Amino acid sequence: MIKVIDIHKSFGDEEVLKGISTTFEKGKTNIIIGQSGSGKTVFMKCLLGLFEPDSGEIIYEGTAIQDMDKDEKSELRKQMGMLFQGGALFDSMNIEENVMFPLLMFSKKSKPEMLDRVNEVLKRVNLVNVNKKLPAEISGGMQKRVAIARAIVNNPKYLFCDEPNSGLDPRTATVIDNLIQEITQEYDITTVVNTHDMNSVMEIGETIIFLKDGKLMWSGDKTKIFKTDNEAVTDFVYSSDLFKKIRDAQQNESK
Ligand SMILES: Nc1ncnc2c1ncn2[C@@H]1O[C@H](COP(=O)(O)OP(=O)(O)OP(=O)(O)O)[C@@H](O)[C@H]1O
Repeated sequence: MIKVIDIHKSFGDEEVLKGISTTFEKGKTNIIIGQSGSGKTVFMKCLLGLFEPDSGEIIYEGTAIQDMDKDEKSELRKQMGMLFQGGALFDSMNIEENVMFPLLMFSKKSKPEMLDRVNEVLKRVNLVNVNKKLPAEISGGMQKRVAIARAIVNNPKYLFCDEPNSGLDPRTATVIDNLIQEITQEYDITTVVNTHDMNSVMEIGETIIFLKDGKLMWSGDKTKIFKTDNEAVTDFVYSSDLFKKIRDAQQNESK
């Protein structure tokens, strides 16, 4: 579990995070939504310890990051899996080397043990016989699965995904969403996903927070998001033409 208490973060005169408090639960896919520029990425970077908030606390299993010493912080870093926009695989490394990279960095396993683990996670994300291929030789959806395999290879307690579906077609995006959710439940990970994709929200939105202009304006789940009368949330949800058409059709039916 990650608890966040009243986080503020400014860059120069611009206050980007204006007092965010929330809890991200274990075994759940916790989603952060909001328009472009609402502060989602900055917030995630604060969670990852890449940005230091100006004030407030981020508490991992009872210990605030700012109270951790260097060793505790590096231990925490090892427990974090990250899935960045675009997958961010190393182009010149083959799939096996990409997935093995965190093990080489952070584990004390022998080479055969590492290889076993790499094959285990590749199998988990339904990728076989791709070990020796380069990222450019497989599809975008497969690259995303490799990135997921790499993010979980070290058995993380926390998984952070920034726009995991960017650049994917809707069907492949759904496969990736479901994979993230299944892995979260199976390994009992605390997962945090940044997205502005409403399809993802519909698919995996167990707990959702909505950010606007650096403030947390609403929290709930995928069933509540379509029933809320919070104007900022409905503006966001129905900015998608498809969802607007569904709502209009439902309203016409009930007349
Ligand atoms: N390193 C930085 N230095 C200065 N300003 C920054 C920095 N990083 C982000 N910002 C500013 O913080 C604000 C929020 O940006 P952020 O990237 O968190 O938005 P976002 O909600 O993730 O948007 P998107 O969905 O487009 O990725 C923006 O105004 C941005 O210019």
